[in-house]
Amino acid sequence: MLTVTAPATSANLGSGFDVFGVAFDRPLDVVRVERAPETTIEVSGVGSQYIPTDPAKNTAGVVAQELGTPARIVIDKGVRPSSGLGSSAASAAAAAVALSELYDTDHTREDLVWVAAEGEAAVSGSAHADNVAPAIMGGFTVVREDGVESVDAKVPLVACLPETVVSTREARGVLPSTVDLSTMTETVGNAATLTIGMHRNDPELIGQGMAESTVTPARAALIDGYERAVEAATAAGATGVTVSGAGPALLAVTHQGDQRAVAGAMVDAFESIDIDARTFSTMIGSGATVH
Ligand SMILES: Nc1ncnc2c1ncn2[C@@H]1O[C@H](COP(=O)(O)OP(=O)(O)OP(=O)(O)O)[C@@H](O)[C@H]1O
Ligand SMILES: N[C@@H](CCO)C(=O)O
Repeated sequence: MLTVTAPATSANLGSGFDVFGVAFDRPLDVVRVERAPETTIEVSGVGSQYIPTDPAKNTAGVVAQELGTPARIVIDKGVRPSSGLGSSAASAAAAAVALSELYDTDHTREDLVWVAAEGEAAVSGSAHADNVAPAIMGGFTVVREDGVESVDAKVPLVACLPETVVSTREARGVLPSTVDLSTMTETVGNAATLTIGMHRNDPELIGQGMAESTVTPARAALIDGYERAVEAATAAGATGVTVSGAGPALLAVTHQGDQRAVAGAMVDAFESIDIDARTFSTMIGSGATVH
């Protein structure tokens, strides 16, 4: 079978709601495909009991339908679902690259971003591409309605995943529908600062540019221990901390050498209120890889 891996990703980075994303080095989903008369899905791995095998409800199955490439699809989940680490996107991204390769379609990686986004739409109710873009293209990505830009940034990150579940659908439901002009100005300034930081591989600018005051507080309220974990990570040297995607994971940016201290501080903060948490220390990584 043809094997493709796609990484966990973190969307939004605070100021880039539905626009910014970064690829991690790990964890990864492993997707194997072979041609078949009709699409079937098998799922194992982390949280697989919560993942539908009906192709119409699984992001990888929706991708097969969109591409017109029926296949036996075998998914080994490394990215926990409903985590804020792009679990549904990792499967969609790996499936898109695998099926395009299997059927030798002439899609570019950018084309496949929009195909994989249809998989996301099927499970979250909106076709945002900010997780599938880095999962396919790697690096730091910027998604607009008519294109995707990517920068091969190298910056240390720590993701902290508390043992709670927040679905993207639920986390989109708590968002305000409008922002005022001064908030918009502040957000644009922060997003631009973050983008310059990615070009310079500068954790200070990226951390400052992650600040955001509309989406982040609304989602933070769904995550017990959020403020405590942010304070602890900042005291341990994080240059910025925000909600990863729709949560409940948190994303911290650090200087080289500070990841271990920041990871430990966040785990301790959650454990102090009896919530288990695990961390992933990673650099911004590559996109989907054919093996
Ligand atoms: N292949 C798949 N992998 C993971 N989840 C899937 C898959 N196909 C369908 N789903 C469904 O998608 C939902 C998880 O997606 P959701 O967007 O809530 O989480 P996430 O992808 O981890 O988070 P985020 O997008 O915030 O980073 C679950 O209801 C799950 O059953
Ligand atoms: N941009 C999306 C990412 C989660 O899938 C959101 O924040 O809802």
